[in-house]
Amino acid sequence: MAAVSGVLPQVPEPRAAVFRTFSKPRPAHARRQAAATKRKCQASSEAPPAKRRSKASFLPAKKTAAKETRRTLKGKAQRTFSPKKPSAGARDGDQERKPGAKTSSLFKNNPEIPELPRPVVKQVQEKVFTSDAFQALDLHPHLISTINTVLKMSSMTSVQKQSIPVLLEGRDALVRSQTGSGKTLAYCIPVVQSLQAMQSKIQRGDGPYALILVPTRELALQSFDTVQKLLKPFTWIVPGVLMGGEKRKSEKARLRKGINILISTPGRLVDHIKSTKNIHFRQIRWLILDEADRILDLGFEKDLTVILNAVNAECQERQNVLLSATLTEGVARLADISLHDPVSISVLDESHDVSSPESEAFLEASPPQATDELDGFAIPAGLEQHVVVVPSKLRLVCLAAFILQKCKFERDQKVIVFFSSCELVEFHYTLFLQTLLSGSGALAPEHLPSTSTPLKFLRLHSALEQEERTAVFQDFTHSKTGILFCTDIAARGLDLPQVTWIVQYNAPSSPAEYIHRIGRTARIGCHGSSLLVLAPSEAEYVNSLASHKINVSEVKMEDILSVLTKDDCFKGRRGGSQKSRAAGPQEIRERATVLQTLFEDYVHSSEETVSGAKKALQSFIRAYATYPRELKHIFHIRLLHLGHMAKSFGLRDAPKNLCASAMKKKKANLKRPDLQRKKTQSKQRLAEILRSEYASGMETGGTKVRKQNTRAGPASQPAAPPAPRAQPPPREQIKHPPPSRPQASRKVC
Ligand SMILES: Nc1ncnc2c1ncn2[C@@H]1O[C@H](COP(=O)(O)OP(=O)(O)OP(=O)(O)O)[C@@H](O)[C@H]1O
Repeated sequence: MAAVSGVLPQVPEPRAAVFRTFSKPRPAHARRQAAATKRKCQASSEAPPAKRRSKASFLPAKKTAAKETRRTLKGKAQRTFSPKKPSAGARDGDQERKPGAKTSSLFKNNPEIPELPRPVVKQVQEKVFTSDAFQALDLHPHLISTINTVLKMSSMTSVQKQSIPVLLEGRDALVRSQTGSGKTLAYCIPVVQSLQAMQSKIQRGDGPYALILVPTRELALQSFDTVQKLLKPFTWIVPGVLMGGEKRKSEKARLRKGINILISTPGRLVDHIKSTKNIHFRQIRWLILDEADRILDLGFEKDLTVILNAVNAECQERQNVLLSATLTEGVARLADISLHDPVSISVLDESHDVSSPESEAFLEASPPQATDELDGFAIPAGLEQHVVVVPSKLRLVCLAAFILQKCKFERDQKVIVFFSSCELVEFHYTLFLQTLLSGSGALAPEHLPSTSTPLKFLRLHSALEQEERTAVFQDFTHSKTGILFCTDIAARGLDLPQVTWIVQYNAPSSPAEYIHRIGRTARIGCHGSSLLVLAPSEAEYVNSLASHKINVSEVKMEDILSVLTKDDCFKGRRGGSQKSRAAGPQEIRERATVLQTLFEDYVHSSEETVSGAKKALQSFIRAYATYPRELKHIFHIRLLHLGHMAKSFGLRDAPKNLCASAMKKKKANLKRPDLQRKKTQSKQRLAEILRSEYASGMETGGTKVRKQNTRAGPASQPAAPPAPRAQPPPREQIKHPPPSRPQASRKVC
């Protein structure tokens, strides 16, 4: 199980003080800038002569492009890292140039956009709803009426139909079903039903009976909200959430009063275990790990070890439930060693039994028994996935054009854009706010896009104050429209209603993360779309996705950029508009250049903004260096063209020494065996804890383990864990089902 944490290298989200990096330009400055931009709008076109205007001219001439591709993609790619020889007035220290500087060509010297592979992919899909009502379950009538009237739900989803009876029987379970299929209620309903039915009525002061661990604070709040609603008729059971951000003192006070269903992020719970005297786990009946694979991925192993130690020390008999939309090898192994005679619930299994021919048409032929990541993950049926290949220089304008198209020229669009770090979120958020948003003060209103629908930008990442995080989460949840820039903290579990588009501006580092990110749309049978932005050198990623049964269809960058012709704010020097003449590739190029100029002018408007852009670029490079080994042939920093990347941060030149410092840092880490050792040790500790959870006190079983499992270490050292990636000991050696639990045969595991 510990191996999972190695699969997804973490992009650190340092709490850099990036938020103050961009200050609003003063009005006088803004006026000067506006005037400069006006000049540029009239004079910055890099249009080739009219004769050369053709569709093909939209992209660079093939010869140049091929040369460039060779230079950046082949062996000598390393050279692309060295910053460009500074031209006069364009040295590193000279980055802050006056607005009005000419924007270098966006459309020349780009690598050729390769033909995208078109692998034949048969996606895995699940049936979301069943026709069975909650009344069919043996639940307290008040619980059923709460589900019907408060939650306004009548029929069960497939995962609920399969999981609730199993959990009510008292079994451990590993639950996998697609994103947005109702897993939260699949565990919350049995927890509430079982606790309200306890013979000796639960007292608040008893402390936690159920412990629900989730990876992020927003998810903790969301799950708490669901539990709270379900508990309406059972007022004597008290739910509570611990999630950091709140004052520890007030959390302590709430713990002291008593919380019966405790929802927490691992880190905060560990905090309390270590520092709060009043926390105990004597009554624990349920341990739920929602987004179980993520809890391990995020480097929570250490925290989980502390939590399991604390819980095991006070209580051995409980139900354990692991849930995730992505059953990775790691989670399956965790299930193997931590669950007690578990039932493996996969909605896909049931889908195979569905007799309706139309639903069968969607189904994957092979059963989902294998548990490694090469298996396909289910994708919601209403989700359309797209990919666009964009040369690095054009990334920024392409993202802006996409956002304008969706949120300005279409109605009721809610878009989430994923980035790989806090700095990237903060940089793009501030940049777009200052340049695209009316009244931001960055430009005089006459030079801003005439918004037909007001743009609303929000951002969410781990370096924000909790108050702001919660406010943003609530705001986006209740908004009908808006653009949320975020890191992967929003990728898991969040149920944000009516999200129409997911944009992955930086490709995710694993297919599982891809699935969770796109899973923020098309939830519970709804429709939604996603767009993955790739560089030409990353086109191969489409095949990588296909090997996990993920199918993406291509959209052309030109089609995205063409929206700029709808907005006269981006008119080029000849001032054409869609009214006066048809928008051709040339006009699109001109307008894209005007937009890029707007960005560059803002970035170069002060030292502070230049430095913010450089930091963001550096953060991008750092994140890029952390793709896992199996994706390194696609995402390798050697394949990046620094000068072109700089452009996508509004920088006119490649800053010096950026890559060198990023590489140095990486090398330094590689040279530190103590870091590697620490990582291995924490993985081993977790394996040990999970095993001892069931091995301790089981004389016969325990002896059997020691005899049969030589890998587990000599009999005199029962606690010694195998190496993290080693196979877990055979289940019967570590399992000791309590007599009260039914011994029905396992479904799949
Ligand atoms: N039986 C049901 N009928 C109608 N809506 C439901 C039902 N069960 C859950 N939902 C709704 O479906 C949405 C998704 O549920 P939930 O967040 O539990 O999905 P999930 O499977 O946990 O997703 P993820 O894998 O992304 O965490 C929520 O808005 C929830 O209220």
